[in-house]
Amino acid sequence: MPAHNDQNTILVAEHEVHGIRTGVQAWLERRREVAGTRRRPQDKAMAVREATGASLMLDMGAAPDPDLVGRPSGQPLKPLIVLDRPYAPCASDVPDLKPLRLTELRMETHHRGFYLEARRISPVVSLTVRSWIIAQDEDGEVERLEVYLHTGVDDGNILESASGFFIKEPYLTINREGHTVLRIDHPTDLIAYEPHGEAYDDYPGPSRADSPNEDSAGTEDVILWLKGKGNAALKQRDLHSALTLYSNALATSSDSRGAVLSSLTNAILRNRAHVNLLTGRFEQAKMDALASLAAAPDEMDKHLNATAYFRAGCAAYRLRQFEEATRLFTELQRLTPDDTQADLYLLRIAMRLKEQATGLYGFGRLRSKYRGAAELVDAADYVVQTVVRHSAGKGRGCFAKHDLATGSVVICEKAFCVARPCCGQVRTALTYDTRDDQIRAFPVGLVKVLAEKLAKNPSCIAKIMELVGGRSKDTGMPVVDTFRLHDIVRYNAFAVPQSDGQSKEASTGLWRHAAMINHSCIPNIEPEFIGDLIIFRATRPIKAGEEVLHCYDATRDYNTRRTALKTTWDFECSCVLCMAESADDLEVRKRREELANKADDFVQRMSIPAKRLAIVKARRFMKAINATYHEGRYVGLPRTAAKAIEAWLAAAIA
Ligand SMILES: C[S@@+](CC[C@H](N)C(=O)[O-])C[C@H]1O[C@@H](n2cnc3c(N)ncnc32)[C@H](O)[C@@H]1O
Repeated sequence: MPAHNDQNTILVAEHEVHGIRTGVQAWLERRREVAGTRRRPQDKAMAVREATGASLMLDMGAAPDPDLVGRPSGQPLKPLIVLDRPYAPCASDVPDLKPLRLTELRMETHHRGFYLEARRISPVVSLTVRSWIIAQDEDGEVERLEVYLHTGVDDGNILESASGFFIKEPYLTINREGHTVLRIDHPTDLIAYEPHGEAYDDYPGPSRADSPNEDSAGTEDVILWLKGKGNAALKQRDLHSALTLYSNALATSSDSRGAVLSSLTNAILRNRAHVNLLTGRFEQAKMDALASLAAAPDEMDKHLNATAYFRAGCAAYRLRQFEEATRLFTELQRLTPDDTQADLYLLRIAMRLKEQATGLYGFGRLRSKYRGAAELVDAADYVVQTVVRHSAGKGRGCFAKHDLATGSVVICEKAFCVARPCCGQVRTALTYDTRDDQIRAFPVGLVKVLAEKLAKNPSCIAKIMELVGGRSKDTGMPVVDTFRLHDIVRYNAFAVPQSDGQSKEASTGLWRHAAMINHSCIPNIEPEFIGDLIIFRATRPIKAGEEVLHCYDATRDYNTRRTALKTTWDFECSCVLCMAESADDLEVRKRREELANKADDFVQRMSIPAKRLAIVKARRFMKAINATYHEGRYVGLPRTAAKAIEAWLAAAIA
C-alpha cells in the first residue's frame, strides 16, 4: 500500500514463520495425495452434531478460533489466510450448468460446467475468516460447505440468509484442520435462494400450485401477500428478506400468463428500489425505479412517478452519474414544483459538477466537517489535470496535462471503497501466498468491502479489473474473483493515516485514478486525506507532459526500501536517487544509516532553543553525513539521511 503503511506492519517471529510454512506445506501435500480420488460419504448425524457443537462453543466463547495464529510479545492474534493456486470463478448462470450430486464429486477437483444444489441442515459456524454449515443434497448425502472471507450479505451472513443454495462449479478439498469441505472462495459462486414453495408456507390462500398460472386473481393474491410480507420485513429492517420477498413477488408476476398487474408490479418495483438503495445496490435501484414509471400517468400515478424519479435520482447520485442525476431530479421538480427535495438535490449536484470541473472544494470546510478516519465525504472527483498513458518500464502512468504550480491540487478523488474502523471493516490478516512463498500483513477487510461492493454493482467490475493485478481477459459475465481482488488490493490500495488516534489498525481504501500513479523515491506530488478523499498536491513545479509520481515507501534505508518495493509492488525502482544509492559502497551506506539514526536520536532529545554546544554537535553530524555522499553523483539529489538534522539546525539558528 502506498504511503503510511507502517501501521499495518506486523512483526512475525522467525519460529512462527517456520511453523506456518511447515504446517501449510504438510496441508498442501495431503491435498496432492487425494487429488482426483472419489469423495468419502459422511455420517449425517455426526456431521450435524459437530456443527451444532462448534457453533455453541463459539457462541459461548469456549472454543479457540482455528483461523487465528499466535503472536509474539503479547500482540493480538491474527487470522492466517493461505493463498494457494488461484482459480477462476464460475462465469455461467445456473441454468447453463449441468446438475451434479455429492456422490459424483472428486477430491481437489473444480467441477467445471456443473452445479450442486444443497440445503442447510445445521447451524452456521462463524469463524474469523470463514463460515461453515452442513449441506445436504437431494439424495440425503451431506458435506461441509465452507465460505471463505466473503460471508457478509446486507449486515448478515449469507449462510444464515437462506436455507437453499446453488454451488456453481463446486470445489471439493480438505481444509487446514483435515475436514473434507466444499470450499467457496468467490462470492458469485454461491447463490442463496429460498427452496421452492418455502416462502409460501404460511400463505393463507389456496395452494400456489393450484392457482397462479391459471387464474390472474389468484396470482394477484399471492403477489399482494408477498408484497405485504416484504413491507413487514422492510419495517423491521430485515432488508435481505424484504429484497427476497419483493423479488419473489416480481418473479410470480412475470410468470403469470397475460395477467395485467402493472400498477401492483410498479409498486413492488418502487419498494424494491428503496431496499436496493438502502443496501447499496445502486444500479439495480435505478433500474427498478425507472421500470416502475407509469407510461401514461394519471394524477395519482404522477405522485408515484415522483417517488420513482426521486429513488432513481438518488441512485444515480450514489453512482456518481451527476449528469443523469440532474435529468432525473429535473423530472421530479417538474412533477412536484412545490416540493423542495428536488431543488436541494439539484443544488448538491451543481456543487459536484463544479468540483469536477474546477477542483474548487472548500477544503477548509471539508476538513472541519470530516474529522474521522476514512469518513465518507460528499464530493466529486477532480482528475482533469492529468491523463493516463503508457509510462516506459512502468506500465501505465499519470501525466500532467498542463503546467502545475507548487502546492496546486493535481488530483482529488473520492475512494471507490474504504474499509472503515467505525463499521468494524478494518481487518488485517497474515497471508501466506504460496505463489511467492511470502507471508504478509494484509488488509483483508478491504478485499471484503471491495468484493461486496462489486457483487452489488456488477457494472463496476470491469473498471476495477483494469487495475494492476486484475484480469485482462473478459469472461463475458461480471463475476467477483477473490484472488484477483486480493492482488488488486496488494498493488493499488492506500492506507489512510488515522486522524482520531483511536483505531488500532489503519483504514485502507482503493482510489481508481490514484491507482494509476507510479512511484518515485523523489516524488513530485504528495497525498493528503480528508475522510475518504485523497488529495495530491504538487511538491514542486510540474511541466505539462511530465509524469506525476508519488512515493510508495519513503523508508530512508536503501536496502529496506528496495525490499519493500519488491515484496509489495513487485518492481525494482530505477529513479535517479536509487541509481545514485546503488552505486554507493555497501560500507558507506551502512555508515550513513548509522549516522542518520544517531542524528535522529539527537533531534528527538535536543529541544530548541538550543545551547551553542548542541549546535556545534549538530553541525558535526551534518558534516559527517554529507561526507558519505559522493559529490558528483548526488548533484541536485536529496540527501535524505541529513534531512532531520538539517531541519533541526535551521530551526536552532533561526
Ligand atoms: C499502483 S500501480 C501504478 C500504475 C501501474 N503502472 C499501471 O499500469 O496501472 C503499481 C504498479 O505499477 C508499477 N510501478 C509503479 N511504479 C513503478 C516504478 N517506479 N518502476 C517500475 N514499475 C512501477 C508496478 O508494477 C506496481 O506494482
